[in-house]
Amino acid sequence: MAENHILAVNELGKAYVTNDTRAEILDGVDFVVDTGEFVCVVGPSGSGKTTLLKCIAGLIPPSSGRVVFEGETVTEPPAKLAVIFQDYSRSLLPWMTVEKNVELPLHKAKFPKAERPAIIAEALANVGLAGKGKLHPWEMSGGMQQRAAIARGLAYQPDVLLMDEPFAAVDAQTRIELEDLVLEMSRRLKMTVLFVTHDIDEAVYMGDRVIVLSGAPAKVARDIAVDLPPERHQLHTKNLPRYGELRAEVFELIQQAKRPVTQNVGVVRA
Ligand SMILES: Nc1ncnc2c1ncn2[C@@H]1O[C@H](COP(=O)(O)OP(=O)(O)OP(=O)(O)O)[C@@H](O)[C@H]1O
Repeated sequence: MAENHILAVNELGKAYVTNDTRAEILDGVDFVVDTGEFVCVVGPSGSGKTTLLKCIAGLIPPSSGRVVFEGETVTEPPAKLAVIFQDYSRSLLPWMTVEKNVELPLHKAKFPKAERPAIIAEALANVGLAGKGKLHPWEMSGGMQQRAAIARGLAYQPDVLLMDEPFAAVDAQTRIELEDLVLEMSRRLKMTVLFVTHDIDEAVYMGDRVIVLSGAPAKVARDIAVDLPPERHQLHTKNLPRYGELRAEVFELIQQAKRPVTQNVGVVRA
């Protein structure tokens, strides 16, 4: 039952209406996330991943179905749910130091002032930015800025962290470091994470499960349990034969999702 899960997405539908044109983006998306799980969502570009995440975060209303977070139907952004977007350069305020940026949600959530410095220091230390709190975002590299955005998301101790292609804007080396940082933190802090990415390798490498979205309008094409050893390693894990099989399975599903609907129907009939 939905109440046993920290997050339940029930038959979620979303359509955008612009100039009398109705575009169905999501249609009956249905899955649950248990406490402590790391769940990745993948799908082709434009399949509705960000739309799904915005509905889950209470930033936009669904057209049908519902999202249940900690037993309550989501109608506005829940206090115990944090979102980290791809574009750190727009999510951090450039005129504020990093520690002031991290403090913002604490201020909003009315954390006592006396407790904030310790919480901010811990959040920055968690992402490898100890002692960097006095810098402004523009004095930091892209990877450091995204670490700061993650620290801000973590500082107010959300129960669920939603991440929308958080590493899409950083270079490949930084991306690998951030993947391992987020994995390590999610284990250590026992966080529940829903991680949206278009990168198949990233999804299989990081997830306990990978949810693959079908093409428009999107549904869950497959919900795959990633039966790899829980401790992930950029080289060892990716060299496992099972990793290759999972990767191929997700790749095939995404290729299928990219085909026009008529072609997909053809595939089903064949
Ligand atoms: N506010 C909006 N109004 C109208 N259409 C929108 C709006 N937001 C998104 N769309 C459309 O909905 C579809 C899905 O967009 P969305 O950003 O959710 O997909 P995505 O899978 O996250 O894409 P990408 O992988 O490229 O980031 C796209 O066709 C997009 O143009």
